[in-house]
Amino acid sequence: MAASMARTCRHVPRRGPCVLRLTLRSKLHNGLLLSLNKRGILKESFPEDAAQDRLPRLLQSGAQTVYCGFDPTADSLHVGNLLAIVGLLHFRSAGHHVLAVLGGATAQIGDPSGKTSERERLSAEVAEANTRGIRESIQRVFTNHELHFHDGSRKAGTVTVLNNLSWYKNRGVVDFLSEAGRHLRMGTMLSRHSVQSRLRSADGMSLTEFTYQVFQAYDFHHLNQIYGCKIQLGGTDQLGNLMSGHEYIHKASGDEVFGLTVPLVTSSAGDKLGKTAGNAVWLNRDKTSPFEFYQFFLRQPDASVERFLKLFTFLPLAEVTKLVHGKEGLESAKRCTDALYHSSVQALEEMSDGELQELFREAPFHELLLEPGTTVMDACRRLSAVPEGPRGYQMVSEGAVWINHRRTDNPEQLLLPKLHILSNGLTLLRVGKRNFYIIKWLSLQGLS
Ligand SMILES: N[C@@H](Cc1ccc(O)cc1)C(=O)O
Repeated sequence: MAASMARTCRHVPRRGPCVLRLTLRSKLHNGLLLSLNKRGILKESFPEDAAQDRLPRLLQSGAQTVYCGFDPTADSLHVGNLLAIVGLLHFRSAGHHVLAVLGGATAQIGDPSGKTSERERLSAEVAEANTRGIRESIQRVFTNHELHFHDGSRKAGTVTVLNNLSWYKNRGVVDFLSEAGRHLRMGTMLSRHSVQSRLRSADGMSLTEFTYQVFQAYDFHHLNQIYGCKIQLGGTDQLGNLMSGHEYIHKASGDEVFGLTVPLVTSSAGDKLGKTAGNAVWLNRDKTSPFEFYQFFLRQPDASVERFLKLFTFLPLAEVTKLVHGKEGLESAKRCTDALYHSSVQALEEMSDGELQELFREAPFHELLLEPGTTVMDACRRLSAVPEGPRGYQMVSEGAVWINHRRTDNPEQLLLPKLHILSNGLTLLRVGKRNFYIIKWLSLQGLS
């Protein structure tokens, strides 16, 4: 009977965990990575485990040099590229040096990452003209950031805009291949997602495109040698190229370098940002006027506002939250942070049903009738949180169950007010690492 009283009100799966999520709990609290992660600007790191300690340690050890490349395949960048630039700006504000590399050479090779077919060949002249357009907008964004957004409390790092044509144009092909080719293995290159997906397609892949990753890997090596650059930033489709750079440098000099990706920004409808109906939103004024650019952001649905403020502005997160959700919303966010990351029982106790549901979106919400003599085991069974029979009992005794952040390994333990049932009538039960259940207890009196 009791089990039938359990009512699952909501079960909303959360998006996949961000690879960098654990950084939040890592002992090495690196301000920059933590804040980029909280803003949603970082997606993955390579090597995967480096974000936990080696990368934060490197960033804390002194000013680093970080780079991101942009291929001039068009004469302007668009809003989709903006997040990588914003990422660079955050590094810069934190005192790190930034290299923006224009791919005057690589644009002529054509990056197959994320593309379903080979691009038309880009002549050297067009690549050069495009490079001019892109250089201008990148420089403008960096200058505007310095003038209007950098708070000045910390010395910003330097910004250098380079063109990779400068290190390829006088390089002989024999010389280049005999050096660079040796540091990359065919098996690894062939295994890249960008290569595999194209090899399976009807058109296959040209040798030119296949060699793209050699160039990007060499760029990283070159910047590592000349500028001591150890970090490369790129969109999610760049992960394979970042890994090739890591492999190259590891083989060539033994230095450890890192790759970080920024997410692909999508509208709330899931379209690539700024590409709706084929109308890209460009960063160059002659292609998209400031008015159109402004209107594009103004028209974004409410559901995207908070995400975009975090991604594209430098407002402190508390201000963004206050702007969107008011003072009460900010307080709620702080309570939720305490409850989740600081395991604060008091914060849990101060939460409303709604807040608890917001915080544990994955967790089913159950309303259960509180019967006298209910034990920990009864609660687990009524939620179907543990397997039936002796296995479930064993799981509880072995310590797999946590109630209100406290491990509860006695299955026969009676549920006690205050300890197990908070004064707001709620219980947060966790089984294993991440299976959360929220219980709202209904008392018999409450029902009558
Ligand atoms: N391949 C990158 C651009 C790039 C070019 C050269 C580099 O060294 C790095 C990145 C892209 O298409 O987005």
